[in-house]
Amino acid sequence: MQAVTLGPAGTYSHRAARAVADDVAFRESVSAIVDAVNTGEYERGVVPIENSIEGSVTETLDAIASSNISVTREIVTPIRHALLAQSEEFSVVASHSQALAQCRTYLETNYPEVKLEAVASTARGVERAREDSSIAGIGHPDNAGEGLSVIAEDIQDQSSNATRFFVIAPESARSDAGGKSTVVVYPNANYPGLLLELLEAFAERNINLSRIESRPSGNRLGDYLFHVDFEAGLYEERAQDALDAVEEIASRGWVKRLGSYDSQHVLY
Ligand SMILES: O=C(O)C(=O)Cc1ccccc1
Repeated sequence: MQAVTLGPAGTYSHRAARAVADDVAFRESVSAIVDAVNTGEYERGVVPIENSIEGSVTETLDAIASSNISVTREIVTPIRHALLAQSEEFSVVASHSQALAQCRTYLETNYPEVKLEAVASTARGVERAREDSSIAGIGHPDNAGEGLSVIAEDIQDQSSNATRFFVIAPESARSDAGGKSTVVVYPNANYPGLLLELLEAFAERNINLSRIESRPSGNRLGDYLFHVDFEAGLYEERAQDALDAVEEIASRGWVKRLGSYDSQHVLY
């Protein structure tokens, strides 16, 4: 199976994608990956969804909420960042915004003078460092070589750093099977207790929520949609009942059932 993920080759997303596909293609933004799966150009996509230090990848949440894709698996991988450069003499660090944020304290402490530059991915930053000796990249240490050395390893601000990826697929691949599910809820309403009602729909049926994230709807200030992950499969009656209740609460808006899936931990 072919999958599309964040490129160029050597990103953390690429490493996660190898767990689902032998053949991996690349795009340089999450929205472009979601588009390429939404249109059926690729059967699978792999996108970063949240990180244990930096939190949500909001570009991914927003792209998913405005598409019709399904989620077929989650992959969790540890992230260990290395600083990669031609030599210690660099004045710019170029990397993915999440990687720069995950190493913020390290960079401020050790390189207070360097300029940080956000680029499309960690591998794009590494490529810039390979072309230009005044630039360092942050990425997986396997990206060293061909003129690039590992200047420092394990530079993330917390030693425990993990990222969760979603494997996405066209709508036709949506599954009700699996131990976890994800839905996006847009209530298009605002009254006291709305969120409490949403949470009660799950609590009353003994369904554990593993995450709830609000994102602006984009329609008006103070109007939100909610990304909800819960520990039950959509094949289960309690999950169907909970979502019936949620549909009622969101009767002025919409509910997207992205699907049920299992979790896989990938070490590398
Ligand atoms: O840029 C990458 O390598 C990505 O796959 C995004 C990312 C960045 C930092 C940590 C995890 C994923």
